[in-house]
Amino acid sequence: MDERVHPEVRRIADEIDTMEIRGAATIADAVARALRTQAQESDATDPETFRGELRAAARTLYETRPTAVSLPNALRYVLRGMSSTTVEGLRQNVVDSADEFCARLERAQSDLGQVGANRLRDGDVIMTHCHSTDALACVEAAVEQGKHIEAIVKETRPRNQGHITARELHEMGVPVTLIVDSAARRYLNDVDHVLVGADAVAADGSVINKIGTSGLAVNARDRGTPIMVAAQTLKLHPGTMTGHTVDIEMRDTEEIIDDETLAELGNPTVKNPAFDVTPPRYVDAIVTERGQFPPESIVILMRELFGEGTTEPWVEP
Ligand SMILES: O=P(O)(O)OC[C@H]1O[C@H](OP(=O)(O)O)[C@H](O)[C@@H]1O
Repeated sequence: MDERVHPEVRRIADEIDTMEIRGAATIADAVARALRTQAQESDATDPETFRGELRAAARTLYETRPTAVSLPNALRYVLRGMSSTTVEGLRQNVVDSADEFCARLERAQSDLGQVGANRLRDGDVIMTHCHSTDALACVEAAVEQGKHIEAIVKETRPRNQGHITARELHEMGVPVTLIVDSAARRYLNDVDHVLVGADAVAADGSVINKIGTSGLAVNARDRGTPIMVAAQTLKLHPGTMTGHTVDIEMRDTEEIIDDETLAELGNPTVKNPAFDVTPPRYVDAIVTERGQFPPESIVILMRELFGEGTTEPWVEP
């Protein structure tokens, strides 16, 4: 444990690790605020010590969950603003960047919601997987435009994030039908759009999202149901432009089965990948705050936003 990391930052890292804080955009918001706290509470007396503390805090946050690229993108955004030569100046740099980041995040989600809502027609039925604030922003904007939307919500084993989606849609006044994951194909005939979020989008237009998304997309394509991915540009993975792949998080088997039941079954191997990769040919549109894109052209937006590459501000120079 790095003693330089503020206890509040450690608490946030723990909560991301255990998924009390979850969802790609919410994680990004939490890590930006954590860096702000680290900066505000620092008693470093020289700029190098201050920079070292912020790097250590960023590394602690970075090491929690590997797939949602919004996390490193948030850390980069906040830390790249550290240009001052004094501790007070650096502190202000971090506070300003974190505030700017959180405000942009909120704005991006509501702009994205307007774009996504334009794809939804009055009377449409959507099918959702997991819980995505970006995806729900599209539904909320459509409802605000006066459209009647209904939803078929997959429960999303093993953590049942579909329950959160069901509750939030209900609060928006959207009638919800909750189904087990394996019933999705059965109900695709009743659906006008599959609407999901993303944890990362790769340069080739592949969408990395909650495990089960790729099977849903293949089934939807088979039925001719359009698949819409709501992903603000914070979900674009810059490393994939230079050949890196996205690391798929493997979570604890206890999320699926307890030790006693496992023993009764003869201790089979259990695998619990949190995410899968949906190839671009199964995705109709990626909806961002900069408009909607066919997955194959998302790389053009990535080049514009990230240029030639990115830095890793949590690594010691
Ligand atoms: O950023 P927003 O759209 O809220 O969420 C994006 C994605 O984050 C979630 O992952 P987890 O539940 O944290 O593993 C889901 O996969 C969801 O689609």
